[in-house]
Amino acid sequence: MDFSFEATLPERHFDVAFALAHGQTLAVLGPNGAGKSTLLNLVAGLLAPSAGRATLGDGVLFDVGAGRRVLTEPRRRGVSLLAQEALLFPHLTALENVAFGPRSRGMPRAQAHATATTWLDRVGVAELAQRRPGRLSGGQAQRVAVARALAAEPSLLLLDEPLAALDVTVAPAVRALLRDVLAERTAIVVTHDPLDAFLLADHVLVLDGGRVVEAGPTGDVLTRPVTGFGARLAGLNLVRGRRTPAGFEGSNGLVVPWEGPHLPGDELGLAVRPAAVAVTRAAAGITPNGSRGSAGSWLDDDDDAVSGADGPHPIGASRLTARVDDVEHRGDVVRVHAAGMAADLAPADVVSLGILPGTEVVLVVRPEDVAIYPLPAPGPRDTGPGGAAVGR
Ligand SMILES: Nc1ncnc2c1ncn2[C@@H]1O[C@H](COP(=O)(O)OP(=O)(O)OP(=O)(O)O)[C@@H](O)[C@H]1O
Repeated sequence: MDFSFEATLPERHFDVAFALAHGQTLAVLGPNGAGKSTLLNLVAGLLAPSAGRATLGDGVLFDVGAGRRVLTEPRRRGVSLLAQEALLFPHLTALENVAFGPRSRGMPRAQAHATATTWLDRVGVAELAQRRPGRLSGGQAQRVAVARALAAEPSLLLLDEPLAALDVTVAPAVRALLRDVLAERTAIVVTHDPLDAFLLADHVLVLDGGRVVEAGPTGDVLTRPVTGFGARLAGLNLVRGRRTPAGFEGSNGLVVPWEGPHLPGDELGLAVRPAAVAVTRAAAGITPNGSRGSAGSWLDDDDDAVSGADGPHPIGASRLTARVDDVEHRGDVVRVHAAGMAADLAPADVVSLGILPGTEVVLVVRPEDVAIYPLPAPGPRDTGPGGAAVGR
């Protein structure tokens, strides 16, 4: 069923509107305090808006405004909420937990148990039907909770960080289950994890300070973010800039040839992966050792590299001299921050280049590795000049 939502709640600085077509899954992302739980609670009926209207198919969930105050009871909304913790009734078996919803809708006991058995089977825990929650692992309990949410046959399924409380070894299997369950189902998933957004949702809504700051198909938001937060989620550098006769000129000085359709003066964004930003040393003409798989491995590729005054660089690549702000270990790469951008290098390259905070380096990006696209004017909460590097 189609879902539409608009609501304000001034005491939480919340003012959000969006729509969701039947069968779509929307991921809601945003920093702490952005309003994600407020949104879910308004939809579920645990909170009332000061003003607004939400409809699910032909049904009205709430309609509050001048002279109007329709607030449909939570259990009559056709909405199920799957929380971070499974929150099963401890004194009931898994089967009874799942049968609880159908039973409370008036379904006869035998039929409710048959329905529950079907759902437990569907989520892969049929053999645990007679266990009480105290004897279920976290992953098993969450599967039972998924079955319970679905047994209520909701028109809209709400998921609040459904994988956050699970062990990393268990989360992938439950994620796969959710992916299966959410296909064709109208759902809203609150998550901190861009991977969940990518794997579970076809649309993304990014909230910040109770407002929508990014919205669109998941692929667009994660490849062409328009806010610093969106860029961090997507693991991309976002450089704000403008259209010039030559192409793109970033506010950090990065110039990239570009033949886009816009007039000079347009606000543009440039997105590039940290792994696609290469680093050379300016003064000494030092280049990375080019070990395969490390950032900058293409820099000394004979096919597309030439030697300039500052050392080898590929033809057509854009270069920006900058001082290193910070150097940070991230697993098997070292992230170098400079000029509002991040570059991921192999540790050996960082050592051979002698990169430390304060070192002058040249950042090199190839035009084929960047996406350049129109950007709305920065909002009050967005990044300042120079764009936003991906998260630390
Ligand atoms: N019970 C409450 N009473 C009053 N204000 C609240 C309450 N809960 C949250 N808020 C405020 O509402 C705003 C939105 O909070 P909300 O919990 O919806 O954010 P969130 O995006 O879910 O954050 P998190 O990721 O930390 O769960 C915040 O300013 C928060 O301080």
